[in-house]
Amino acid sequence: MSAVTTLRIATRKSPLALWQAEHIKARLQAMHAGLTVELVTFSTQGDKILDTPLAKIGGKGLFVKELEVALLAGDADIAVHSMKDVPMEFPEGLELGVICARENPLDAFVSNQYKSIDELPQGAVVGTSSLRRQCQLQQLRPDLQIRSLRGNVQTRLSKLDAGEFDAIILASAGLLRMEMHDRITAFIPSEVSLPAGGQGALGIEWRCGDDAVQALIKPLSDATTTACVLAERALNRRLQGGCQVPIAAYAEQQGDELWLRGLVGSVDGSRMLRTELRGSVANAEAIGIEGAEHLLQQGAGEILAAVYGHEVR
Ligand SMILES: NCc1[nH]cc(CCC(=O)O)c1CC(=O)O
Repeated sequence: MSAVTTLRIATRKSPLALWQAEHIKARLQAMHAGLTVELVTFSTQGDKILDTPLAKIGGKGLFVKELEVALLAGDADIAVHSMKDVPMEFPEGLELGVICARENPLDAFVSNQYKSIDELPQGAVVGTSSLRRQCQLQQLRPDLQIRSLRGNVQTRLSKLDAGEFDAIILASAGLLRMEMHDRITAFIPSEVSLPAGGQGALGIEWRCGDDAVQALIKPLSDATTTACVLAERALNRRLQGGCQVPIAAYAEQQGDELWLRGLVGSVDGSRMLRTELRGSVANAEAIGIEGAEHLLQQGAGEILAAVYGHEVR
């Protein structure tokens, strides 16, 4: 194991992705005197295809594939990801090394005119391309018109400011990280919009067996966030879903217990299946799988088959 003097981080070029990579770079350099950290930037499919809802282009890992190719080729040493966008399966030779402490996991209501979802007038136009956000919003307010909203956070905000929408929904974490606290009109409680698995958490991917790199990164791991996100991802994995399908999964640690809530909804909000369970933090993944089984017993397979175009067994 040779000492690493320069570490290269593969990252997307969006301002949020760059902020996240810079954040990890700063933390690593503060921890390891003499370490140089460089960013290597890439455009991914998810950044290039902007005119189609993500559920339609489907493909797992739209935002990570090019980064993984670079890791495997040795053109970079680690990739920093929003855990929400990280697929369940990793290519041979790569693994998710650590999950870092979570930022605020809630969705944010952003509007220049209205203070909350409740204040939106009948038939107001709300921008989001997330089926998870759409189904929860439509269940609460069937009158709202949901319109597709893609692009990076800045692009989405400028579409709101241009008057294309009465309000938009974004992840609070992205706005908080980029110091746009003032754009958050209201945090949407988890009872109203249950977050996506992994929302608000950063994860770091690396080459299996690269011990020198792992030794540098391991101290960034956060035990509570790791347990919560493992439970959320286990639920998603059992349902074969990620952040591009109408599935939510959110876990909180309370003492030695994990409290996991999950839901699967039809896109129009007419059906909403929910589960809620508690268990030992040590059994995080088992809790997630059990939550998924509860949802399947209630008929989640049927709802998801309509979205995926194939059956979920
Ligand atoms: N799907 C894009 C994406 N991936 C991660 C975040 C936000 C940051 C996070 O969840 O860590 C966003 C933007 C959004 O949903 O508004």
